[in-house]
Amino acid sequence: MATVRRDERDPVGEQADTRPRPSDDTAMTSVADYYAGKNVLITGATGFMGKVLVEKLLRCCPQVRALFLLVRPKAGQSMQQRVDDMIKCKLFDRVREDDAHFHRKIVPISSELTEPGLAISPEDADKLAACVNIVFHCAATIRFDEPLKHAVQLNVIGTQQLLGLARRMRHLEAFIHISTAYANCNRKHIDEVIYPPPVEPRKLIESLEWMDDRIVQDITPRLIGNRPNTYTYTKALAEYVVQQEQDKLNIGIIRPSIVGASWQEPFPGWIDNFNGPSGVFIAAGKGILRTMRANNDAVADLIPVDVVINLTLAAGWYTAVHKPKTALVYNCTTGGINPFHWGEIEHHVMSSFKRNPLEQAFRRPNANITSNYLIYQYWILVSHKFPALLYDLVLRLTGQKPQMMRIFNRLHKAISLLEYFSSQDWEWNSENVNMLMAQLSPEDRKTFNFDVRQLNWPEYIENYCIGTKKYVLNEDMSDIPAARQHLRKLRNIRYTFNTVLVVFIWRVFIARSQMARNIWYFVVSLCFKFLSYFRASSTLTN
Ligand SMILES: CCCCCCCC/C=C\CCCCCCCC(=O)SCCNC(=O)CCNC(=O)[C@H](O)C(C)(C)COP(=O)(O)OP(=O)(O)OC[C@H]1O[C@@H](n2cnc3c(N)ncnc32)[C@H](O)[C@@H]1OP(=O)(O)O
Ligand SMILES: NC(=O)C1=CN([C@@H]2O[C@H](COP(=O)(O)OP(=O)(O)OC[C@H]3O[C@@H](n4cnc5c(N)ncnc54)[C@H](OP(=O)(O)O)[C@@H]3O)[C@@H](O)[C@H]2O)C=CC1
Repeated sequence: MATVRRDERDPVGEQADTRPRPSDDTAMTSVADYYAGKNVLITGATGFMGKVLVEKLLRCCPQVRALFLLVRPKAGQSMQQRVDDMIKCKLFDRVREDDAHFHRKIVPISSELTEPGLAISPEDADKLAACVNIVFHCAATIRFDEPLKHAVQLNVIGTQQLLGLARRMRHLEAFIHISTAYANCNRKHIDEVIYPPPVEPRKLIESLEWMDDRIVQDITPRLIGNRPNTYTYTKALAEYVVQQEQDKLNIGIIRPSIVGASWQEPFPGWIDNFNGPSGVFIAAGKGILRTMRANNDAVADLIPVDVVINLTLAAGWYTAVHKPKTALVYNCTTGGINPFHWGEIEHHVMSSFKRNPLEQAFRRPNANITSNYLIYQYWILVSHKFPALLYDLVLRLTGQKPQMMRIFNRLHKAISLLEYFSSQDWEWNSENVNMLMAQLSPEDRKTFNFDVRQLNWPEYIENYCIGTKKYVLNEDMSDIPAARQHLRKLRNIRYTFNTVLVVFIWRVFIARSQMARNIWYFVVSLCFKFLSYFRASSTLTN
C-alpha cells in the first residue's frame, strides 16, 4: 500500500484557482461533473461519516482534484499514519479497485480544531485559502456526556474558526455544515429553519472563559434547559453560528437523525463504531442487554450513512451552483416518509442475531424494550444485575477478577443517555430534501440516492446486524455454526439452572409445610404412574 505523502499534494496546488467558476451553465451539470477539478476540504474525515464521504467522493466523482483532510495526531499516531490506516480499511476496497493510486488525491493537513487558528500552519492556511472550492464540516464531539466547556470549544468555537478560515478562501463556492436532526429536540415539530439559539453563543463563550470547571458543571443543567445533553445544545448553537455567515458564504446545513450502517454503498451493512443504536444492537446480540427503556410504538428515526452522504454531496452541488440567498437546512430523516418503530427494530434485531449469532455470547439474545419504569427496573434486577453477580461470584471462586458488574454499570450509563431518544418521537419537515431530489437528474438520483421510500427495513436491519458482527467486532461469518452451538450450550445451562432452582425452592418449601409435602407426594406418584403406564404400553406394542 502506497502511503499518502504530504509532498504529493502539489499536483493539487494553486492551479485549482484558475478553474472556471460556476455560471448559469453549471446549473445544468451533474453532481459528479460539478466536483470535477474541485479542491474539497473535509473536517472529521477519520470519523464514521467523514470516511464514507471521502470514499463516495473518490468513487463517484473520480475527477475531483484533491481532498484536503484536516486531521489531528492521536493515540501516538501521526496524522500521516492515521490517514494511511484509514484508506487501508475495507470501506475503500471499491475505490482501490477503480484506481489503485487514489491516495494521491488525499492531502492530510495537521489540525486540532480546539486550538487557536485550528492549529493549522500559516503555510497550510494560505494554501487552503488559495485553492479550496468547497468545505464539508463533519468534525464534532458526539458524546452525550461531554463537559460543556469542551463541547462548546469543539462544536461551537471550532466551527467559528473554520468559518473564519472559509472567509479567507478566495474561490469558495459552498460551505456544508453537518448538524443533527436533534439540535432542536426540545421541539416536537421541526421545520427546515434555524431556530433562535438557546443563548447568544458569544455571551456563553465569554462566560465560560473565566468560569471554573466545577461551576460550569453545576450550571450545565440550567443552561441546557429542556435539551437532554451538551451535544444537542452545542449543535444548536453551531447552527446559529454558521447562519451568521450566510451573507458572506453559500451555506447548506444537513441535519441527519440517528445515523446507522450503510444501506447499499459501498456495500450493505458497513459500520465501524458503537455509537447510537449500534452499541445497543451488539450488547443485545451478545446477550448482555436484556432490557431497555424505549417506546415500542415510537418511530425509530434511523437513517443509513450512505443516504446522509449522498444527500450531503447533492446539497454541496446545489449550494454551489444555485447559491441560495439564505442558508438552506435539510432535515435528513426517515420517520415521515418510511416510518419504522422501536418495537419492530427490537423484533428484527433479535431474530437477526438468532439467525447469525455473535461469538461467545454471555446469554442467548433475548431483549425486551419497555416504556414502563417498574417493569424496566424489575428486568434490570432479574436479567442484568442478578446474572452479573452470579457470574462474578463464579469468577471469584475460580480465582479470576470479577468483571461483569463493571460492564453492566457502563452499559446502564450508556442506555440511560440514549433512552431520551428512544422514548418519544419527533416530526421533521423535509421540503428542502424533496426539492433537492426534484433538482437532480434521473442519473444523479440513482448515483446519489437519498430516496428512503425504497428502504426495506427488515433487510436493512439484517445487514446492519451482520455488519456489526463483521466490521465492528471483526468476527468471521464461517464461525456461525460454532456460535450456534454455543447458544445451544447456553440454553441447556439455563434449563438445568431453572430445574435446579425450582427443585431447590420446592424442597425448602416442603420442609416447612405439610400441605406442600402432600402436593409434592401427589405430583411424584402421578409421575411414577405415568411412567409405569408409558413403560407398560411400550412393552405391549413391542
Ligand atoms: C434490541 C434492540 C432494541 C433497540 C432499542 C433502542 C435503541 C436506541 C438507541 C439509540 C437511540 C438514540 C441515538 C440518538 C442519536 C442522536 C443522533 C446524533 O446526533 S449523534 C450520534 C450519537 N452519539 C452517540 O451515540 C454517542 C453516545 N456515546 C457516548 O456518549 C459515550 O460513548 C457513552 C457516555 C455512552 C460512554 O462513555 P464512556 O466514557 O463510559 O465510555 P467510552 O470510552 O465512550 O466507551 C467505552 C466502551 O463502550 C463502548 N460503547 C460506547 N458507546 C456504547 C453504547 N452506546 N453501547 C454499548 N457500548 C458502547 C465503546 O466502544 C468502548 O468500548 P471499548 O472499551 O473501546 O472496548
Ligand atoms: N453518528 C450519528 O448518529 C450522527 C452524527 N451527526 C453529526 O455528524 C458529524 C459526524 O459524526 P460521526 O462521524 O458520527 O462522528 P465521529 O465521532 O465518528 O467523528 C468525529 C470526527 O471529528 C473529529 N474530531 C473530533 N474532535 C476533533 C478535534 N478536536 N480536532 C479535529 N478533529 C476532531 C474526529 O477526529 P479523530 O478521529 O481525531 O477523533 C472524527 O474524525 C458530527 O457533526 C455529528 O454531530 C449527526 C447526526 C447523527
